[in-house]
Amino acid sequence: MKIFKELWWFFKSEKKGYGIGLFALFMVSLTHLVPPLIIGKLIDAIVKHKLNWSVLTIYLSVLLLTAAFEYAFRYIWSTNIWGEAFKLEKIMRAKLFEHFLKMDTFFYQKNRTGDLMAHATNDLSAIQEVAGLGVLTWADSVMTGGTTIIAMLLFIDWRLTIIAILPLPLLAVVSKTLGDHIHESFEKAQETFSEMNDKVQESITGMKAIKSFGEEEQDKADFQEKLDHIDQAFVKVNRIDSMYDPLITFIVGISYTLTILLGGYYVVHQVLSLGQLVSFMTYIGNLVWPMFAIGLLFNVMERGRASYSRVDKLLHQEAQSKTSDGTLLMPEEGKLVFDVHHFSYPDEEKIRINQLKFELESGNLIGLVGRTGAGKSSIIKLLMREFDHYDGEISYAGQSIKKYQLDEYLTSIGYVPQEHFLFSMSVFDNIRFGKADASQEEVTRAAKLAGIHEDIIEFSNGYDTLVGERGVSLSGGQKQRLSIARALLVEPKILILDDALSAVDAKTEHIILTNLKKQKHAFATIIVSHRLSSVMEADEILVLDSGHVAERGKHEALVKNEGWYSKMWQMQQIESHLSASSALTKSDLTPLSVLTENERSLSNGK
Ligand SMILES: Nc1ncnc2c1ncn2[C@@H]1O[C@H](COP(=O)(O)OP(=O)(O)OP(=O)(O)O)[C@@H](O)[C@H]1O
Repeated sequence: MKIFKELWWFFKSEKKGYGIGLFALFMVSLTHLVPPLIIGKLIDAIVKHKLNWSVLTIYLSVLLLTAAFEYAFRYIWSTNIWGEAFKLEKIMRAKLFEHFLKMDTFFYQKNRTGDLMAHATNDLSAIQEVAGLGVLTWADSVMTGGTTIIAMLLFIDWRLTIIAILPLPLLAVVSKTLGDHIHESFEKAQETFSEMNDKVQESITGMKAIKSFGEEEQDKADFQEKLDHIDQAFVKVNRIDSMYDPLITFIVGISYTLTILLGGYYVVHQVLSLGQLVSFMTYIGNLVWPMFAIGLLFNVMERGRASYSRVDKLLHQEAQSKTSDGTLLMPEEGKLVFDVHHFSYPDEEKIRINQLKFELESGNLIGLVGRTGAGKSSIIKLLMREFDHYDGEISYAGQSIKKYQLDEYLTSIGYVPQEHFLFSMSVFDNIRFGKADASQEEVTRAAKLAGIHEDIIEFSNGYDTLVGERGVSLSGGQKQRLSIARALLVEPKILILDDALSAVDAKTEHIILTNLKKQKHAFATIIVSHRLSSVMEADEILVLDSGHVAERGKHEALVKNEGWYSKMWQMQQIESHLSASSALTKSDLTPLSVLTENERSLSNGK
C-alpha cells in the first residue's frame, strides 16, 4: 500500500473523479448482493410450492432493475477510474518530459537513451495501472468483499460466514509474501527492458557503422543476449504471478468445502432453508473476484512501486550545470569577456580549461583552433551554460552571464553545433526553428547568407520539402548550412560556429564567410575550426593546447611564429594545393598519399 501513499498527491487532487468512481463501485457491489438473495427466495418458493406468476414477475423485475442499475454504475466507475488513471500517466509523462528538457549534457551522458525511453513508456504504464487497476482491485476487494461478507452475516448465518472466511487470512499472508518477490523481480525485469531498449536505440543510430564494419552478426548476437536476459527476468516475474491463481482457487475450494459441510448439516437440521444455503453458496461465488482482486492488487502495487521509484529517482536527478536562472534581460549589445581560471567536467579532476581569457566586442570575430581535445568545444559549452561550475567569470556587457534570464541569454546566441540536428519537418520550418513567426523573406535571407538558398530551390518542393527521417536526405554540407541559416535567423548577439564548416568545400566556405563578414557588425562571432582558412580573417585567433592558450594573435603574426599554427598552416596549404592540382589533373593520387612523413604527422596535429 506504500505506493498509494506515494501517489497521495494525485488522489488528493483528483478526489472528485475518484469519489464518484468509488461511490459507483460501491453501488455496484450493493447490486451484487441482490441476485443471490432473489435466487434463494425463488428456490424456497419452489420448495414450498408458493411460486406463482405474480411472485415470479416481482422477482424478475427486481433482477432486471438491479441489472439496469449495475450497468449505469459500472459505466460511471469505469469512465471515472480509468479516466483518472490516464490522467496520472499524462501528468507523469509531462513531468518527465519537462525534466528531460531541463537536464544538462551530463545527465544525458550518465543516462542512456534507451533507459530514459523505458522510463517514459513501461514504467509509466505500470504507474498508470496503480491509479486504475490498483484502485479498482482495492475497492473491489474491500467493497465487494466487505458487503458480501456483511450480507452473508446479516441475511444468512453468522456461524457459516465465519467458517467460509476462515481461509482468507492465508490469502493475505501469501499475497504479501509473493508481492515482495514480485517487487524485486519486476524491478530487475524493468532494468533488463531498459538495457534492451538502449541496445535497439544504439543499433538503429549506429546502423551505418555496424553495416560498414560488417558487424551485423555480432550485433544480432548482442541483441539476442539482451533478449535472453529479458526473457529470464520476465519468466521469473511470470512464475511468481502464476502462483496466485491456483492459490486463490485452492482457498475458494476450501471455503466451498467447509460451507457445504456445515451448511448441509444446517439444512438437514432445519437451521437454514435450502434457498438460504444456495444464496450463501452464490455469495461465496461472489467472493471469488474480490479474492483474485487481492492477489492482483499486491501484484499491481508492487510493480507500480518498483516503477514509481525508478521514475522518482530520475526526477530527483538535478542538472549539475545550470546553477541558477538569472533575472536580467539581455542588453542590445555588449562586450563578451571570457575569463575562466579553471574548469573540470563533473566527477573529473583533470583541468580542461586553464587560465583562459579573451574579450570579444560586437562586430568582431575570434577564432579558436588547436589540436583535437585541446578544449575548444569546452569553451563553447561554458558559453552555452551547459556547465556553470567553473572558477572565474564569463560576462556580457559587464554582467556575469549567470545573471541573465537563461532563455533570453540562450536565444541571443546563434549556435551552430558540430553535430547538426534537423527535425522531421519542412526546410522552411527547420530554418525558422528558433523564430517561429519568421516570414518567408526572413527565412530566404538567412538561407542566402548561409549559402544554402540555391540548393533549397533545387529540392522537389523548395522550402516546403520535408527533411529528416521522413523526408529528403541532405548532404553533410547542406545540413551544416541549414543549421547556419537557422542560427542567423534569430539575429543573434553572438554567433558561434563550432566546427560548423567542416563539411563544406573551400569555395562554399569562402562564400559563407564573406556573407558573414558583410553582416558581422550585427553580432560577435566565434569560429571553432580545424581548417585554418575559416579563421584567418579573425580579429584574434587563440591557439589552444590542453585547455590553455598556447599562441594568440592575428593570422599573419601567427604564421610568422614557429608554433603549431604556422606548421599547421603550411600543412594545410600543401594539402589544398595538392587537392586543387589533383582535381585539375584528375590524378588518382590523394593529397595525403604524397605527403612526406613529416607532413603526415603534422596533419595528425602532432
Ligand atoms: N562532457 C565531458 N565530460 C568529460 N570530459 C569531456 C567532456 N567533453 C569533453 N571532455 C574532455 O575534455 C577535453 C577537451 O574536449 P573538447 O571537446 O573541448 O576538445 P576540442 O578541442 O573541442 O576537440 P575536437 O577538436 O576534437 O572537437 C577532451 O580531453 C575531452 O575528452
